[in-house]
Amino acid sequence: MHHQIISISQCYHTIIFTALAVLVSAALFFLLSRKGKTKSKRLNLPPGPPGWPVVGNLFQVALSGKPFFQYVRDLLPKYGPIFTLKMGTRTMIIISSADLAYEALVEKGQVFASRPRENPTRIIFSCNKFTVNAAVYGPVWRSLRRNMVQNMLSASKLREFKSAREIAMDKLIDRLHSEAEANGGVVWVLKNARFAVFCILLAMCFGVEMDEQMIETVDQMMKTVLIVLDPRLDDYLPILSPFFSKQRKRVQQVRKEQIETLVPLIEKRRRQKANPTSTAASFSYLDTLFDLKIEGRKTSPTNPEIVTLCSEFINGGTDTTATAVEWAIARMIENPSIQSKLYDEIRRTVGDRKVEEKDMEGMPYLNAVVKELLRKHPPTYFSLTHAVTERVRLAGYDIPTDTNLEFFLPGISDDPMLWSNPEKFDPDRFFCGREDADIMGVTGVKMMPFGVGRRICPGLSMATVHVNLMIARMIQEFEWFAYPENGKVDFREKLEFTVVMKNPLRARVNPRV
Ligand code: HEM
Repeated sequence: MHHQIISISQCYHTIIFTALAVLVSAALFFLLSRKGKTKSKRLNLPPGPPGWPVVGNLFQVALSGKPFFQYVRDLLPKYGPIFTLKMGTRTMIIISSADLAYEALVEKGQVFASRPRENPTRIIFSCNKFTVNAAVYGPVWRSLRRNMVQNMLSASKLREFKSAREIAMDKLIDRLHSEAEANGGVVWVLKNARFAVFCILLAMCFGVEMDEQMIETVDQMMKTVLIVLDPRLDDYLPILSPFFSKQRKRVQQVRKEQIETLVPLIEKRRRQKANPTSTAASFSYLDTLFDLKIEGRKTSPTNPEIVTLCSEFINGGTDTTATAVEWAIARMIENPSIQSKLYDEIRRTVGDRKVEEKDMEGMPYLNAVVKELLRKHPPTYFSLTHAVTERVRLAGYDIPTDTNLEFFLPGISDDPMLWSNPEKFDPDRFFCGREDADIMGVTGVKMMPFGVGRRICPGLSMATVHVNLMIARMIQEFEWFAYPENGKVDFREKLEFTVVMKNPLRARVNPRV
């Protein structure tokens, strides 16, 4: 689900589409320019870089060779906290200041709480927007979100899944030990963190402990889905869709595979529930979906819809959380003094026993490290795309419906007007109380790694527990060093489904005794 806006800068596209761009522009310019003119006369859109006829800024973005977040970052000094990019037939408005985010998502929250039109691939995978993240603001969204929050993510429900977390944490530490032993003390960070959180979410979703083979199968399938969900050029220029029939077939094929992988799990659980004498596993997200009542609809979700909802649950929390842990370990390696301060707090709090989630509240330094982590490295650089329910004004500009609204998160959490030395990773800013931020954005916005307002990430509390727990266990069990020895950590970013480290982090670990 967490979302890459555009990644169509692959070289092979370059030549073909430059040529196509010129042709298409010329052909359509005369057809559409009149219509465009009358429309934009009425609207006072935010400023933005001048684009080409019809295709707008699409090819400038695609041919820039930069990841989308970098393209946006480079435009900020020139165009300020709200600007427009025309991406073919889609209009995108990028918002990057705390004040405007607060005004839109909190003060005018109801109007800004919707989602835009989806591209055809996303329509297929979201079962026509039948997910919490893709549903427009309305009764379906309310039903699905309420179900997910009340039955899975509320504080009391979260406690019920403690043992799934413990099992996954122990497994994580075991895997790190054996990987280190087999590789001269060196481990991959992202891969292991990802596996751990994936295990937790699978157990919560399906209510069963799966063997490694099954976990691997589901994981591979999820990755394939994320790849075909990458936006394509024809999503922005539907007129080009005849050139993408192969890709569309592939989409159908992958959707079929997704259904074929997950429906047997769903059916197995359905049978277990129908036959209470069998040893039914613990409560799961799946159980909440079988008879789910949706406002305004008579039928409960179909199997393909359940596949979609389960995938959302698992995808929403996997890469985001694992990414946070990778950046955290990178920062611990870069700053041995922060690492040892954290280790000292763990020792002081739990002595020789294993650190557990009940300890987290009494560990203010850990909490400060995690908050600073989410400020400096929000796992996604854009919140999910918003849309308004009716035309409104923001910062003196018109925001039409059917416009993609993108909130650029580092624009807020790196703002030198809001933070002292924003480029510095410094947990003490929170620990010593010099600075603070309401991460929910209720009293104001200074950072919003989970979004704010009605669409705020419903997994916020669970994600925070997962990140805290993983970091605490990993620092308690090992001391972390750079690899290669004495090397500097490379903090360059790369856009995957989240913003990960360009060179996936490898680290040398010393088990603590
Ligand atoms: C560190 C981990 C995570 C981060 C940084 C994160 C971040 C976000 C962000 C930025 C949004 C968009 C908010 C908006 O549209 O304004 C979002 C939405 C969402 N997240 Fe997360 N998330 C994380 C973990 C999770 C987890 C663990 C789950 C659930 C299992 C989850 C499920 C969702 C869902 C369902 C939405 C859509 C909400 C809606 O549209 O109403 N996320 N998340």
